[in-house]
Amino acid sequence: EVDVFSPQYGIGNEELLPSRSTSLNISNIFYGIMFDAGSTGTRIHIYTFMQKSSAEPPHLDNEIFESVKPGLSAYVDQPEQGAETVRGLLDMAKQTIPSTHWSSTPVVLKATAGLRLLPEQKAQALLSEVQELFEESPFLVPDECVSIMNGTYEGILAWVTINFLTGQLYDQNQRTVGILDLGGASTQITFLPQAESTLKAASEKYISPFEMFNRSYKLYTHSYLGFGLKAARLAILGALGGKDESRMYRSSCLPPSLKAEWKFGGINYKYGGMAEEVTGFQSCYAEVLKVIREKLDQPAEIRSRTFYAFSYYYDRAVDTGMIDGDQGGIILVKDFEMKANKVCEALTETNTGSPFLCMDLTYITALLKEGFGFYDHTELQVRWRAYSGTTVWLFRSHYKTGEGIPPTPFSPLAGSTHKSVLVRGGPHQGAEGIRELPRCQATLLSVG
Ligand SMILES: Nc1ccn([C@@H]2O[C@H](COP(=O)(O)OP(=O)(O)O)[C@@H](O)[C@H]2O)c(=O)n1
Ligand SMILES: [Ca+2]
Repeated sequence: EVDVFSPQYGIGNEELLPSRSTSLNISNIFYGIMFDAGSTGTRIHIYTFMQKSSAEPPHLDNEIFESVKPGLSAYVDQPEQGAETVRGLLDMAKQTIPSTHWSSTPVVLKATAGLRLLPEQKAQALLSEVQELFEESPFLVPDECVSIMNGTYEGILAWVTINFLTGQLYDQNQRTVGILDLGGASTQITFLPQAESTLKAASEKYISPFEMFNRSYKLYTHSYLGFGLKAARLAILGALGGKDESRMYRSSCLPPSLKAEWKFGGINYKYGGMAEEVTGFQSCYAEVLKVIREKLDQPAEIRSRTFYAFSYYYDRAVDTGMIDGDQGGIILVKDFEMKANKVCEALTETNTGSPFLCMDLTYITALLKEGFGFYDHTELQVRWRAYSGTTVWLFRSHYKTGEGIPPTPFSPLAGSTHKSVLVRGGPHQGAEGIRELPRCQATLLSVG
């Protein structure tokens, strides 16, 4: 597997993040620590914000990123050990942030689908350990800031981020784009419906009304738990939820001679291929369809809208040379199918070193076509190395007005190519960032 987190996501990537200015009063600098506890890894983002004058909103000055694998959910029965992985990352924050600022630096951890899939008690045990660790640390731990983020919120945040990055949020003629995020354990589709019929046809659960920067939005966002790439592998193998570690799970999407083990969510799975005659794209696609068919919503409008696809869509497209890792590119749904076909048909001859590649590409193809209902010729923008480091900060009232920050609701990084944004809303502003935020005071959320 390609480790997407290194080295390009290394510490203090100066080029990506030109550090600005030096001769500033230290009181104009503040920090924030955010953990993204994903199903495949835990990541820390350490932010430095700078406010040049009280007349200006703060700017993001620097970001430090690091990650560890596996994710917290791998420590389902060893919550202390899980928290230890977080400690390692938190120590990095201590080395980076001056001790004078520790007690005013909020630390937040938001978990996604890996923890959503665990029995509630086990997920809570992991979060409690992390909460304890944070409380023992010198940093500020706002209430309810160590928690599982729900899938709806995850989808909204990704949408806000991408549309900020593509300039749509502050464009007069707003033409927002939809997003497709394929994580390890869940997948999200989010877009802003233009057709009234889309809103009418959709179940209310998937329509999220909110206000942001004095505009009202009604997003369609649907998160599918268990439909992330890694969870889908288990579903395809018929092993999802299976606890029998001695059983051998087989699939026509795997090399016939393969016999291997794979650990996910703390469980060890044995898996392997089938006879050569039944290996290949046709039979693999049929297998994959069983886990997808009639399981997903198909809003008709998506076929005429632009979507940005990232995370594993991006990773697999780069792995197979469909797009350039730096530039990204446009991929047609049928390109994924052609690539899947090619990789799966070669399963019996070559050992690609990546036994799941055929299954992954076939799953992506089926998810797009049969799951969401995209056309073969639908174009997807697969631009970013996911959008690591792209973070939306939603400040509630932590940095209160009256403490030198003016009521400017929105502060993109003027003149910077950096892909982050600080969104703040003071308590006196009726409509801060996004309504119905979890009651975590300085809500700082990465949507990666
Ligand atoms: N900062 C981040 C975080 C995750 N990712 C991508 O997210 C995918 C893994 O998803 P995940 O571990 O967050 O799983 P979920 O909990 O979102 O289902 C991989 O494709 C990573 O490359 C990223 O590109 N940048
Ligand atoms: Ca994720």
